[in-house]
Amino acid sequence: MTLLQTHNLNKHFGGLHVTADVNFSLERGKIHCLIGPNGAGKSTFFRLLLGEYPPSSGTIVFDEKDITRLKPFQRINQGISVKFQVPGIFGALSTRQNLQIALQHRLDSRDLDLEVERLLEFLQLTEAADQQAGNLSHGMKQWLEIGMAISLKPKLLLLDEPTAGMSPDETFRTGEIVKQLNAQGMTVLAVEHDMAFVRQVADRVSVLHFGRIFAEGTIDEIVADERVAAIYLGQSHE
Ligand SMILES: Nc1ncnc2c1ncn2[C@@H]1O[C@H](COP(=O)(O)OP(=O)(O)OP(=O)(O)O)[C@@H](O)[C@H]1O
Repeated sequence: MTLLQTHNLNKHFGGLHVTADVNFSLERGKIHCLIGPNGAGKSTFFRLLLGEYPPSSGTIVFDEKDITRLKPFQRINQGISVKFQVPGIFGALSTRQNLQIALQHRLDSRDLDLEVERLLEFLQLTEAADQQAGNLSHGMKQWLEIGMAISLKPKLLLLDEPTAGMSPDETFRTGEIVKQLNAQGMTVLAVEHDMAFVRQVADRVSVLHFGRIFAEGTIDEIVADERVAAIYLGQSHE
């Protein structure tokens, strides 16, 4: 069943056609990765989904509702959450306090304490619970940010290059976190350049090129597609 669908979605910036007739479909319960060369329009597509940009034309349907005209906070209320590349954590507060702030919108004190401890363990951050978040390693900051993004129990988690700047070990650990969230029922859409991560997690992959969906399939189908290889020529991705 489809959770998110765009119909002929377009975004122009002056004469520049950055999102071009995108008909994208995301199945409920799946992990879907969006890849494409630099400047392909991946970030713009994300911003359209989040309501940060109004589309020039076309519609976005989420969970059977037309959300095209909803504001970002209204989309969050519908069950969409996002983790951006630049962490939005509070660096002066501890890891635990960051999670408390994120969770206090949904839970009251006893449930909140239990959920904070559960999340710390899930993210393997228990030992860093009382450390200042600003002093955490790059990977730990990203995992804390994922913890904050899932605090509202979204139906759809959007991840913008979740492994950027990570070591291979951190990347693998991030993939495991994403797979565990998915096993708990969360649908995930990730923009990602790291093909090891894409191979580790993705049920389905879409390739954007010049704002259009250029190819779609499993990771094996995408890697075997000579047209996809051609648009990446000169860039090392696997
Ligand atoms: N607000 C804007 N105004 C004008 N042009 C924009 C704007 N945002 C993006 N663009 C242009 O749209 C194109 C696609 O940009 P976008 O950031 O969506 O690509 P991307 O696939 O996310 O790239 P990257 O992988 O490098 O992050 C680029 O040519 C960019 O310069």
